[in-house]
Amino acid sequence: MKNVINSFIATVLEWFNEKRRQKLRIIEEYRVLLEKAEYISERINSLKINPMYINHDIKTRWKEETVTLQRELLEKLPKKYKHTEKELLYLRLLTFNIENFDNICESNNETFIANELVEYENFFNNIEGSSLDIQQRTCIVKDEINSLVIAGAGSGKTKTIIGKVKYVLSRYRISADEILVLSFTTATAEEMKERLYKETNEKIEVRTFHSLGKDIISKAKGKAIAKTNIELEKVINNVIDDFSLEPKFMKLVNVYFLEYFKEQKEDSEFETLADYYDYLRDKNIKTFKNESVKSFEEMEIANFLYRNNISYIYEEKYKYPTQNIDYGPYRPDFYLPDHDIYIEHFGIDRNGNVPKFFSGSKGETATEKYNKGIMWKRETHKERGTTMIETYSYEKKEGVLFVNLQKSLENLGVQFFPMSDHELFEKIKSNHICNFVGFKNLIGTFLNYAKANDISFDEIRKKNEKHFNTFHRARNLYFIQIVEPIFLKYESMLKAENEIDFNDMINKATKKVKKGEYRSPYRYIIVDEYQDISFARFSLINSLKDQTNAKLFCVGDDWQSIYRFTGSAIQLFSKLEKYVGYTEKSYIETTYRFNKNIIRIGEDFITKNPSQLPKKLKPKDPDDNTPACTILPGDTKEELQQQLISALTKLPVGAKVLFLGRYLRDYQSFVTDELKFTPVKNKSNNVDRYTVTLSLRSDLNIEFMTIHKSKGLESEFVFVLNNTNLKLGFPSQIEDDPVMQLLHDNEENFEYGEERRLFYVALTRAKKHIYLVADTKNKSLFLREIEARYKLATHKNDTEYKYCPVCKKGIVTLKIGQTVNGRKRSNYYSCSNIKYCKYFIYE
Ligand SMILES: Nc1ncnc2c1ncn2[C@@H]1O[C@H](COP(=O)(O)OP(=O)(O)OP(=O)(O)O)[C@@H](O)[C@H]1O
Repeated sequence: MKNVINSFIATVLEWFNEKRRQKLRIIEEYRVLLEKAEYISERINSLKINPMYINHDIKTRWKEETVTLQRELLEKLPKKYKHTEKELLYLRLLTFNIENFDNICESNNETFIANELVEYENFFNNIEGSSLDIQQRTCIVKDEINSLVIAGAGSGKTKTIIGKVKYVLSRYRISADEILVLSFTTATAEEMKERLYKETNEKIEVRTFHSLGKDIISKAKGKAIAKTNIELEKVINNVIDDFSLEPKFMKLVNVYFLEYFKEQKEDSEFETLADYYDYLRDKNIKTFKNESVKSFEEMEIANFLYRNNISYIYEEKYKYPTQNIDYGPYRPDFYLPDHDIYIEHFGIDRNGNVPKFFSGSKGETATEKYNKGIMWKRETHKERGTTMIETYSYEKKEGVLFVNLQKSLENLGVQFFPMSDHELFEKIKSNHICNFVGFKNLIGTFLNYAKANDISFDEIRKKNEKHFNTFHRARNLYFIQIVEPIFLKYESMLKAENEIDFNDMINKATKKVKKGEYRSPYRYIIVDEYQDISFARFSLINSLKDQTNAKLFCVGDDWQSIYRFTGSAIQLFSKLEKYVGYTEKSYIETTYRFNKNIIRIGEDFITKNPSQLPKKLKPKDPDDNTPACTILPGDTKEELQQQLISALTKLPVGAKVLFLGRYLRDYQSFVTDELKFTPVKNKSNNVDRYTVTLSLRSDLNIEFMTIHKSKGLESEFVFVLNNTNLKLGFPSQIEDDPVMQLLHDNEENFEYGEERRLFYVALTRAKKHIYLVADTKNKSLFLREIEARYKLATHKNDTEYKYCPVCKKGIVTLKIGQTVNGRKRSNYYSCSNIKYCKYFIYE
């Protein structure tokens, strides 16, 4: 019994002891949390004395730690716990810090920046012999994980990068081989490397993306890799020749050219008949026999007859006269002379309706008018005993146009002798109307772009399946089926030779980094000309960045992004944080190149496109008010040459001059006995610029190149030679083939956006003055815009260039009133579109 009692007492005591131990443990754990609260609060407090840059990662981590701690403190608060005064203070501080976290970090960073600017004042006073401005300094000292410096033209991007490298080397004791600087061309990389060495005495790793990629692959493989000499263009030619006897390939090419060669819009995409005619004129629809026809459907009918060896005459005059005061001679669409048959193609749907943009007249709707025409044609043929076969637009839409036409013709005894696929294929290749060379170029551009952006054929096909337009979906599919085997062949050739091309250098390197086959040494990755970044290049940077949590510092000017056609994706600039997380944006906006008048012209011009990021460029010297721009007008080639020469002769002694072309051929019409252009070959033995000599002024230092080539350069005087409204004018009116939309991630929806940026690059190469050479007979859209905005005198009476307020298409021109019976009539303005538009107003 006694034992039982003892054992009971022991158990109870043990229970009480355990309870006490538990309570002590809870108190102990809580005190640990309180100590943590003290540490965390002190960490924040200490920033007041010793501020550091709290980057986004630190900020997020600290905030999470603090919030979690507060939650744990609440959960683990022991019953009846009596806090000391000190503990209560830290608890209050914890709450305060959570509530004010963002503000605390922000003001800490502001203090940090201000301190750094003071401490490193002398340092920044001498970067390459001159002093950095406040915006340049500020963006350098922000030690964020991801930084984007949005820069203006001539704002010293290179100098800022040099300042950044020098600063991190000195401030954070980073060693030179932990910094990577990326530049877009070998020339700019070499220049940057030299300037960095001069400034820091360190051999900084400055590379182009390709050379970096090649190096990564070589290091990962443990041996040097070879860049291929196999040229994609040659492979395309060879493969097409090899496949020339493959029935499947020939058929694909034939159908592509016969039915999908030119992109066609749906009727519903046109507002007015004028838009439709503009479009047809622009597309310049021609048949295999080089006849200009009035619609795509007519073209297809003509080509159908042609490939079936049925001879036809397009719009031959009807053999009986039908002309009267209201109507001219009747010309049916097609006449088959061997069979005395006419074919009329009617643009109506199953209900007899015409497209909505057709216009009616004299109280009739367009459909009524059109159907009346059909009735007249039917009656005319009936009365004269001639045979007319009718075809309709709806048959084309229903896919039965040619089946029906063939049936109708065969019923009338017409025999078909179709060309073989091979014969047709050979005709397509040799017929200049088909522009087979252009087609092969398109294949090259497409494959190169796809590879440069690491886009697989699976992705391309998937994107095409989602295309809303049936015609384009089918057209794209034919194109994909033609180019994929060419691509596979090219890739297998590279594999067989164990070689890589330029695109592989980047794509394969990214894979090596991602797989961990290459270890990155870099803690800072600095990218120059970041506005030209493509997805493939970006993936390479990002994979390197992920390996070592490297800091990214990108400098660029979205107003100067001009490489979209090779795959640069501006969203990687404008929406960088979507891809890398929080990004600290800074601006450098003082331009050291030109004055406020050039700033104004450039800014007004570029910001017309609302998707360009806003920034406010400032001149170094606010009082410099020298005029920015002169237009050199001429009606003829000779006048333009004289204008150019006369402007050159007025330039100061030894002036540095840049002639810029939209295309390399733009200089050709300016070659005279006095003005000579001498080609200069680059390292790859191609001519990409010309030195220019003016016999009267041999002191002038003149060069000609394309604007693309002039990127990053500057000159005292800039002459833009091509300001003409032509297909190969400026803006260039050559449109991308719609198949390229399968590769572009997002379409730019501002017309001529890329051309506008190119023009901006041209304007901003000038340090002192811009000259725009203007063919007054055919002025470009950009020229007219600048001329109108700044009221720049162009030529004779041509200064007040104004679109017609009525039709919005023609130009209002001043007409001199005639003198009739000795009395002069008043001058008046009328619209140049006088055939359609009746706008008229007295002067
Ligand atoms: N803080 C500065 N003080 C004085 N001159 C400067 C400063 N920063 C840059 N510069 C000078 O301004 C000129 C333009 O700089 P730079 O060519 O690097 O501009 P950029 O930003 O690359 O221009 P762009 O993008 O138009 O090619 C250079 O001559 C450069 O030395």
